[in-house]
Amino acid sequence: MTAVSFLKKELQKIDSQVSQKITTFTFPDISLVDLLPFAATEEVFFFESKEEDFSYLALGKSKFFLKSDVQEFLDHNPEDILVFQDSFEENSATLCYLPEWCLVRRNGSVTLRVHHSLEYQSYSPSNIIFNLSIWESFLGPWISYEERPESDEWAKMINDANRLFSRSELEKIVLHRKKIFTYDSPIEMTVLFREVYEANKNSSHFTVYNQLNYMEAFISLTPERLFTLKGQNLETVSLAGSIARGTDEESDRELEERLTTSDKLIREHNIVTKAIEEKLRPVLSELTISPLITMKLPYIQHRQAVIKGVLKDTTTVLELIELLHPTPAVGGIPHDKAKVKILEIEKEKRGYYAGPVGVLSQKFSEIAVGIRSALILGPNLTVYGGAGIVAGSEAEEEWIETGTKMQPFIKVINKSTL
Ligand SMILES: C=C(O[C@@H]1C=C(C(=O)O)C=C[C@H]1O)C(=O)O
Repeated sequence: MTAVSFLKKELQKIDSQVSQKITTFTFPDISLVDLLPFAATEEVFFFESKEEDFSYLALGKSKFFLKSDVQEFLDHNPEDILVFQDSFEENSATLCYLPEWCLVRRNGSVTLRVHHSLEYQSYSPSNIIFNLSIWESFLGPWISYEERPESDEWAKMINDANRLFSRSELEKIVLHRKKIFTYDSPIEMTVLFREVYEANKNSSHFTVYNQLNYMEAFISLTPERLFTLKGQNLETVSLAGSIARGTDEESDRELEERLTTSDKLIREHNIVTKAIEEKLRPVLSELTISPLITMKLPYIQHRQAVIKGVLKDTTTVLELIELLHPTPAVGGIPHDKAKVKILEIEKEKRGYYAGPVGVLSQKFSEIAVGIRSALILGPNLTVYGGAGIVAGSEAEEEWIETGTKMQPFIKVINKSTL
């Protein structure tokens, strides 16, 4: 039996019981991502953490939160999990809400929690989860494609950055570029997402699908976490410095050797570790930093260190997001100057690319960094790739690296039909 038909049968049994304000049901194990194409609400948020064996599917919105009201809600509602997403530019598109229908998969069992709101009041669980008017899913080949910036403009951007380094205005800046694909009709968003998900099962530590409305969705298959907070135990990573994977074991090991010994890559990574350590030291006790770990993804390898500690209880989870984001893994150093220069050089706001995204609750919060990401807007699909630039970075090398970082999406797009 598929997850969908199983859940449908179970939900039909309990439909009549859904009358209280909050209702909780537990089911045996099912894959939440299999339910996505059947979601009948306009807003859909999916978050999966391989670090924690945790997946979360939120349908509809029950209540919106201002940042200032989040902590009080979490303090008083230990069972609820809020959706959180912010743009790279803080506070310009903060999204924080309690979903109406919330499925959580943890340790092999799935729990559904329902908070009724006016919008979906008359829906029964089997109606909200199963949109039965599903048609044959199809995405044709794209009809046009644009590089933004083109490679010569990218070279100028890297030049601009190098000028800032030589004047000692900046030590590091992360710059990104985009590929924009246009289709002849609006993209079937959950179909595209599931293809990308299936094709990249081993490529991400966190997977995000945020359908903001019927025309717009953000997808991220990110290896980078801003933090995981379990009780007061905090874990984060310093992730920076990248190199390709080899075509065989020997070449892969040679590349890893370069990743661990290159002065430029060591510098790029150390800047991030030091900045995170400086930010966290005042709010953590028992801070530890692991030795260097190579993070090997199927398409790229990175330098990584794991940073742990115990958060003092004077800091709230939202203060932690504000404190850490953006780390110089996606921003730069000095922090404030880099933020200004990023917008000056990139010319457009980043929006959700490289912004914090995840879930918040009293006992467990996990926020990822929205890189290795794409945005669907009607018939347009924008894929993002960024790279840390330091003195000595070369435009062509960084062009190739940013292209490699888009691979998880490009390999699916180039299959032409879904
Ligand atoms: C900015 C991105 O990735 C970040 C930059 C890296 C680098 O410069 O080596 C490595 C990992 C990420 O922290 C991206 O993928 O868009």
